[in-house]
Amino acid sequence: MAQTPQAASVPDRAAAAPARVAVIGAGAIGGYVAALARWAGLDVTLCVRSPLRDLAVESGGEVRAAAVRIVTDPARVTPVDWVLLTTKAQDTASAEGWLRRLCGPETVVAVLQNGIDQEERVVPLVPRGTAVLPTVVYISAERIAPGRVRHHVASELHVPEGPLADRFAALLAGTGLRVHPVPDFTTAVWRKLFTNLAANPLTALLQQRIGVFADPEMAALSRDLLREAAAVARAEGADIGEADIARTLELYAHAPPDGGSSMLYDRLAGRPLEHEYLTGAVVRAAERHGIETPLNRMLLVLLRAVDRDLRAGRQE
Ligand SMILES: NC(=O)C1=CN([C@@H]2O[C@H](COP(=O)(O)OP(=O)(O)OC[C@H]3O[C@@H](n4cnc5c(N)ncnc54)[C@H](OP(=O)(O)O)[C@@H]3O)[C@@H](O)[C@H]2O)C=CC1
Ligand SMILES: CC(C)(CO)C(=O)C(=O)O
Repeated sequence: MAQTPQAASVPDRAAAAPARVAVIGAGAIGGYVAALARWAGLDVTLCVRSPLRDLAVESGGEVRAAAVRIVTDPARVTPVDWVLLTTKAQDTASAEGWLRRLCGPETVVAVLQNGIDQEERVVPLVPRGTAVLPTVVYISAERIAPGRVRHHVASELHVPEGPLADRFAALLAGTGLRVHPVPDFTTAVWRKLFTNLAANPLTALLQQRIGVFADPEMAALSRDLLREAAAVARAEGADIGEADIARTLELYAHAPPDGGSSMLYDRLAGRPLEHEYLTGAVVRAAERHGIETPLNRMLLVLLRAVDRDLRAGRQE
């Protein structure tokens, strides 16, 4: 059947339509990623728990607003092409209402969270068959006020290689976020966890910024914590060794000293901590393999005590 010029133009318009992206969580990572995606011309909806007026990101001393659509009620959203889940790991289940409304047959859910088991956490919360892409986040960013994010350094996402990784890279091309497909995702996820295992607990417990790792004794303590965890990582199938420990210590030494960690920011703001998904994940895996992790176990006990206090404070 011959197409009218009008009908023929419909597919062209559809092809030109920007991808629809929903970002769940308007914190440091969600706010930063949503802003970059919007500035690159994507159709971005920010799905928030706490009401928000607007979004702006500070980077290199400059502040720029991002005109994203902000929604507080899952009933007001419909399926999108991509969902970027950026809540803390402990809040994943609370995002189920958003996930159920945002996922259609073509939707891909990228889980931008620290820790391990990103995919396993989300699969039970989305319609059966929904594609889920676990995503390792190399970004250092801080929520400095509601809807205000300070970007400290780095803009990289590591994902398991394959067709979903290629689609994700194509989606984010032009945003400034670099997507790296990796062949061995187990190693990638543990390598990233390594960057968190000393920095997050120690900055949060001490309430000090990354500059604290310039102290040789703090660096030595970090090395011991990471050596314990390396044995666990290897037992879990990750190809982790002394070179990864050295790389992590280098990262701490060269990070902007006024940067922090997502766990430090939570402690300073009186929010619950993500410790069960970082140090807790190592301690639980160690138990499964019969490996002793006394230093990580001690940190976990201390973090649990701080977290209890923070949760009690929020209920007062
Ligand atoms: N910050 C960083 O530099 C880095 C963080 N990461 C990881 O990225 C993930 C996100 O961290 P980060 O951005 O720092 O965390 P934030 O605490 O800054 O942001 C999390 C956001 O999720 C929101 N949220 C929680 N539950 C829901 C829900 N049910 N519906 C909608 N929104 C919800 C929170 O809302 P509310 O405003 O109400 O608290 C908050 O805005 C974590 O796993 C973290 O470890 C990884 C690399 C670096
Ligand atoms: C510390 C950092 C930026 C990675 O090194 C991080 O992942 C976090 O803040 O949770």
